[in-house]
Amino acid sequence: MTESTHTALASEGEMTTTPSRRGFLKTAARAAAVIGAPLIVPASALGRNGQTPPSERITVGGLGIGPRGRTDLACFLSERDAQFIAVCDAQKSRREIVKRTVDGHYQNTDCESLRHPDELLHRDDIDAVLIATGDRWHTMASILAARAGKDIYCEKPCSMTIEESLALADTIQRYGRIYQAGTQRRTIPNFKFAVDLVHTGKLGRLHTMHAHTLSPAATREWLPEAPLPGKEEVDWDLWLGPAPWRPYNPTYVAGGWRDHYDLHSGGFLEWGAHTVDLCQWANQSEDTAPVYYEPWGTSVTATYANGVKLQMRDRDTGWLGLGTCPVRFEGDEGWIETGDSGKFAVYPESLRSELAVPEMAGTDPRHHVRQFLDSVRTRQACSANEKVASQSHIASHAATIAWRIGEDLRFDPVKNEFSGHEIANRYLSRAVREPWRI
Ligand SMILES: NC(=O)C1=CN([C@@H]2O[C@H](COP(=O)(O)OP(=O)(O)OC[C@H]3O[C@@H](n4cnc5c(N)ncnc54)[C@H](OP(=O)(O)O)[C@@H]3O)[C@@H](O)[C@H]2O)C=CC1
Ligand SMILES: O=C1CO[C@H](CO)[C@@H](O)[C@@H]1O
Repeated sequence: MTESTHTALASEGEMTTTPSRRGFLKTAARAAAVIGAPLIVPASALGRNGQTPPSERITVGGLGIGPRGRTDLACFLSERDAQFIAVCDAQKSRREIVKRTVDGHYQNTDCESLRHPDELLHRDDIDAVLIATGDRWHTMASILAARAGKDIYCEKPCSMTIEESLALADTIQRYGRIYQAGTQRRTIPNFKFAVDLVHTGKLGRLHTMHAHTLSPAATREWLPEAPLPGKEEVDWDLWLGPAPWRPYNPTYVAGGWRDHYDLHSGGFLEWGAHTVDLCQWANQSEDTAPVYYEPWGTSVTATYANGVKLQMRDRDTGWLGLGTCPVRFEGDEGWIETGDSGKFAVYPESLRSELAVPEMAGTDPRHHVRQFLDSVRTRQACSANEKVASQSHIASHAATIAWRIGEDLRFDPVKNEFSGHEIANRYLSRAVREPWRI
């Protein structure tokens, strides 16, 4: 329910306290009867014609909806028990695109367009938020949303540091929120199937896993200062958010923030958020992280306490060309490799008879979004919940730090720090710019 609706009803003397959104239709009908106005409630509003009545829909607001966010948004719009009602973005052009899309979809003008996250999070008629900003904002926005009582679907990578990963999981749990990381390969059939093969013992004892990661460098040169647009056009200070301040350049806000250290969590997180996460799942080590990290080239070999190796491997290291974000699991009786092409390579070939899914390409997050909405209703944790996402991000961050320092490092996954390495431990966190705090 919007502020204006609330005020209008309150002024009729109908309410002294804020009603629940689910009670809105009933109250509105009574209000109409009092003032003698006809109230025509369409069949869709009452849940007929296979529609979910508005009072039962999960209301969603979007925060930072750019190209990726619009892919996620399309999934939310296609779910009839969700209603997208507001968009918040530091860039006016993006707010306008989203409002046009959403209003066009619902055939109304209701999608509210906002600049500051506080305005979105203060709306108590919003149940859940979709966060699809660039990396620098993911943890901060998730924490603010959790504190405001919202459930959260947040794009990957979920954090910029190990400290942020821990704070994220801690806050989501403390506030009892539902959280789904945008690591949709967890709900895409070919990846699930590969993990299943490991879990059902079809590959024998798992000993080595491979996760495709990108180069962790993030050393792109900073761009020259350009004239700052008006705050309504691009709120640069807000766009930077918790990241260190620097002069504006329009390339950053058009997606060119990637590979700039302060704004990007780096190539191990870029794909590792998906691929390392799948390995953590396959190894049934979702509640921990590898204990030893050995950098080589732009790759890292990590070892778990159970002895299983995780190779975080860059391109040109022998991948079979099965599409982006491939993973490979090797046991003492067989192996499987799969990627975004949906295709599998397996050994022995007889394991193909186990293939329960068609070899279909795609990275569509629709199952992932559906699972999130179901979890919002049931309050059962999502598959990419805050705990598993936090741990897989810790693994990728620890690997990034080992690569950056260029030394083999031992990590304590209970204390969440490197053992006996002061310099490595300085990379556990980054400074957060005022007024933002985690
Ligand atoms: N779950 C998933 O599978 C995915 C998750 N994400 C995550 O979503 C978040 C938001 O991503 P996204 O909406 O893409 O980000 P942005 O809103 O910053 O927009 C990206 C835009 O920037 C352009 N761009 C990309 N790289 C550069 C560059 N180096 N220089 C200049 N322009 C560039 C892209 O153009 P062009 O398309 O032409 O390259 C695209 O139009 C990110 O944190 C990302 O990690 C993103 C994609 C998939
Ligand atoms: O998350 C991601 C994985 O998929 C894409 C590649 O196919 C990446 O660009 C993206 O950032």
